[in-house]
Amino acid sequence: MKNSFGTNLQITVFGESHGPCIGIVLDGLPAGFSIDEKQIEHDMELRKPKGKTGTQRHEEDTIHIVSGFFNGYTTGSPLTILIENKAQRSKDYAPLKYRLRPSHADWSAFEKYHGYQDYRGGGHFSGRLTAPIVAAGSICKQILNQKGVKIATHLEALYTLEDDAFSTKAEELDQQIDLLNEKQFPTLNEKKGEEMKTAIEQAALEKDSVGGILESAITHFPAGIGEPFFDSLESLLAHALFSIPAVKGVSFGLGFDFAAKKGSEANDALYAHDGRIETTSNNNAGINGGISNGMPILIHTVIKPTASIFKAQKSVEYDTKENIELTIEGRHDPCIAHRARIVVDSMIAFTLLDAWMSKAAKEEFEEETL
Ligand SMILES: Cc1cc2nc3c(=O)[nH]c(=O)nc-3n(C[C@H](O)[C@H](O)[C@H](O)COP(=O)(O)O)c2cc1C
Ligand SMILES: C=C(O[C@@H]1CC(C(=O)O)=C[C@@H](OP(=O)(O)O)[C@H]1O)C(=O)O
Repeated sequence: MKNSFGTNLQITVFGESHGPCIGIVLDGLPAGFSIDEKQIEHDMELRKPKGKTGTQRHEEDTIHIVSGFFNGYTTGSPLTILIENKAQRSKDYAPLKYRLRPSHADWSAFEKYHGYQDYRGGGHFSGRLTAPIVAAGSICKQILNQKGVKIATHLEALYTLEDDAFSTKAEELDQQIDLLNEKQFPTLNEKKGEEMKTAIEQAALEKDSVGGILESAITHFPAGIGEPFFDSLESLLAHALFSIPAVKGVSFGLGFDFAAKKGSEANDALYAHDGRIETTSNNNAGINGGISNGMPILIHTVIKPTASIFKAQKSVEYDTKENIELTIEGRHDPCIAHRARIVVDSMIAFTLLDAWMSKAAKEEFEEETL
């Protein structure tokens, strides 16, 4: 298994959903950054399931930072975070050892690990592993915030419902970001948020699930960060976001809608004011040639409907290769998208900080701060 990601900064995630604990090692952080543990708790809370819109497995998700952090500051050595699993109910998975849940990782895990994988609760494939990612991402986000960078994600679409759009005005966008970061259910339009919650609850009542699209905005990220080809900012961000379980699409700015545009409609016209260059539109979403240009970075992330639904489904028993009708029991999210928004923020924060810590930019980065 390859569980590490990053170049100048690195994260390694470990654990299984029904094992004793899960965790993350965040290596390569510079020393001397102040980290607010209360802010990490705040971000952890945004990932927690609430009411009927999430799984009924309720974990405390208390974080234990066991290395790399002393007297409120990063020490520069690997920062390790542990989170205990306390609310496992492994009996739900006993009948599922060989009975493959359609669209979960059960089948592909068998093909790769030949039955040695921990299948309880999805094991290492579980969305549960995103809890330590949020803790580490919160640290990265705090460091970026100290540099003036802002990050937030809203639920742009859920099933057939749509939220309002991000503002194209810089000040308004910053206000929307601040607002979203305080909201448990991440819509810009309160009424649309209520309709989306109802749609999730309705899907749950129907023993079904729904998916959605998350849109992230990053403002005040400096121009000139990234690489032209394989480590382009888009490549790194897409790599990071596709690592989140249930993510099935990532696009930047106008994304797939570029296809139906002419160059004259798609190009972002440049203008200069007060010695700064900006663009009148932002279809390229702040990245050209793999390198940031200083405009807001805008990313769409598609989250599929939760695989584990309670309706009867056609499947196969892996060991006997018998066709079966599968009905599962247990606790599952009727929608993942709203819970995943803070996971998306976290992976973005890690990736942008990693890119910013590249050799060329690192000296400048540290000089400014320390
Ligand atoms: C926060 C979060 C919660 C999730 N909850 C569930 C769940 O309750 N049930 C489920 O089947 N999948 C859930 N998933 C998704 C699965 O872990 C994922 O679909 C599975 O590992 C297969 O990976 P893939 O969908 O990327 O192919 C969740 C994912 C995230 C990020
Ligand atoms: C525990 C979490 O979500 C879990 C993610 C998940 C999956 O298959 O991804 C399946 C469920 O696990 P279990 O069957 O053990 O309840 C969810 O509850 C969490 O997000 O913290």
